[in-house]
Parts: sequence; C-alpha cells; structure tokens
Amino acid sequence: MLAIEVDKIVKQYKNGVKALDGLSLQVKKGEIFSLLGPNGAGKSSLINILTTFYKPTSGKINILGKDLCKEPAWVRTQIACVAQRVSIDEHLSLMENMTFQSRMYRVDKYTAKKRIKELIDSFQLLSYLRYPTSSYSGGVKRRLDIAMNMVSLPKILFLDEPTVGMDAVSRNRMWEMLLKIRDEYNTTIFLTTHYLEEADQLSDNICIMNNGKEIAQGTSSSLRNIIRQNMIRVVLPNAIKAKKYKKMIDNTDFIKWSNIKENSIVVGVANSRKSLTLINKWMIDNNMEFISIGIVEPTLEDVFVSLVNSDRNRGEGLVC
Ligand SMILES: Nc1ncnc2c1ncn2[C@@H]1O[C@H](COP(=O)(O)OP(=O)(O)OP(=O)(O)O)[C@@H](O)[C@H]1O
Repeated sequence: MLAIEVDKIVKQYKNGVKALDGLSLQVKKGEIFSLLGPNGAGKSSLINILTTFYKPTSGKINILGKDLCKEPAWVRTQIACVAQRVSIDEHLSLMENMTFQSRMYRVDKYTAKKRIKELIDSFQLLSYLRYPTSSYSGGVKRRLDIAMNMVSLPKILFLDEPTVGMDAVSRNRMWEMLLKIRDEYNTTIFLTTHYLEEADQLSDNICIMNNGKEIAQGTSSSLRNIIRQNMIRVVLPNAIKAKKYKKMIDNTDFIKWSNIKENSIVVGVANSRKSLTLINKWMIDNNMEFISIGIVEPTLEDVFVSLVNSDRNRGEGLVC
C-alpha cells in the first residue's frame, strides 16, 4: 500500500513563482524515500504541502489512502515533521522535552513514560540525560529532535535535510537511527537531502526533481542503469588540468555533459565504446596530458548531474 501518492501537483506562489509544476510521485509504506534536487527545485515547497503547512494550487495528494486537502487534520495525527532548525527547548532537560512532546500529542502518561524510555535506549541518548540540552552537539540535538517526534509513533516521518552540516561520524549515527525507525517502528520516512551518498546508502527509493518536476524515480541501482555504459572517466595529473580540460571538452560535440571529481573529468556520452576512441584521439591530437581513460560505472552523483543537465539542455533552465 502507498503511504504518499502525489498526482500532478502544482504550487504557484502569490508572486507568480511556480515552485511545483505537475509533480507526481509515489512512496510505499515502510520505506525510506529521498527527494533530491538542486537549490530551488521545489523540495521544501513539496514538504510544506505534504505536512499541511501550504495548500497546493492544483493536483491531488493522498496520504495513507486519504485525500490530504479534504482531511488535513486527520493527516496531521498520522505524521511528524522534523525541520532543518531543531525544535528542542534548551531551557528544558532531555526528559522534559520528550515529556512535553508526548503531552502535545496527548499520549497518556503511562504509555508516554514507557515509550520515552524505549526511544532513549533505542537511539542511544541515555548518556546525555545528565547534561543540559544546551550543551549537546548539533548532531545530538538533531537526534533528540527526531526521538521527540517519534513519541507519537507517526506513520510517516518527514525530515528536511536531516544531516546538513554534520560531520561523518554524526551522519553515520543519524543513518543508523533512520534505519532503526524504518525497521523497528515500521515508519515511512520521507526526506530531502543534498547528499547523494546519503540518498544512495539509505533510500529504498529516490526521486530526482528539478524546476518543480520529477525527472527520474526509482531505486539507486535502477537510476544508475539510466546512464550505465555511457560514461567515460579521464584521469589527469592534477585538479587544475581537470578544470582546464573540462572547459575544452565542454566545447566539443561528442559529449552530453561533464563533471569534475578531484583530478578526473567524468563525461556522459551516447556510446561509450565509440566515444572512448574519439576522446582518446582528441586528447592526443590536442597534446593534452592524461594518466588514464576508461569506461566507468556511474555513481548516483553522475546520474544526478546527467539528469539535471539534460533537463537544462531541454531549455527548461536551472534555478540554482
Ligand atoms: N513562500 C514563497 N513565496 C514565493 N516564492 C517561494 C516561496 N517559497 C519558495 N519560493 C520559490 O519557489 C521555488 C522553489 O523553492 P523551494 O524552497 O521549494 O526549493 P528547494 O528545492 O527546497 O530549494 P533549497 O534546496 O534551496 O531549499 C524557488 O524559486 C523559491 O524562490
């Protein structure tokens, strides 16, 4: 069964900006779904609509089988939303924050006590009970914010960029937490992220969007299949040469898109076998120094760059 069904949704703000332009997507129950898109793609607008803060201009949305526009109050009882800015009250202790949240959601005292204990254990927050919440690191505050939002046992948890600004250790802890929420609480997770690695590692399904529309949806491996066999990596002696040669290769007509990764240029081509010979010859003819050239397996980042660039080439313009 579907947790979220978005059908041709349009959101036009009063200033005329169309943040969502006929977007459709489907999120299955119990999965982690990531929404990826460049700045201004419309991700926050969509989250604000799905969490009932904004109304769509047109289109239809079903949440757990019910029409969001007709039953927003019911939808609010089924979901929780963790925004980018943490909502914990730093004047209160960890326990007081959790208890306050349980009262807001009218969880009865006995259940709340039991559930809060379970959440604190499960999300490894026990050792922080002794310290004031104001002294917590950004990562711990964010984990506490999510734990608080789990007190009502939401069916769907919305997270707006849950790991933004976190170091690698905190990010891994957060990923463990989100996987636990999916696996132990069977909660559907809908998150936005700028980190492709995060979407890749964590998500059951991914939607890449741009200019208010979806441009691809599927599992990480099915998205990689879109451009499989059509990518070539040229490794150069250093990053400066990579930048310089990228500009030159962008002016040729045998590549579709290009992206720099440290001292390499990754290019999208129509036919990797033919293009391998062509690019190799072109680099030698132009006296370009390179270490190696070869066909590569795409990463999710490659898929993202390829799709967003193809969207731009169709004349729709990138907002970022
Ligand atoms: N309240 C608003 N009124 C008018 N325009 C808005 C409003 N909110 C967003 N927009 C515009 O809608 C478009 C989509 O913005 P949105 O914030 O949804 O994108 P986003 O993908 O979340 O971007 P980011 O990753 O930068 O947060 C942008 O052009 C933005 O300027």
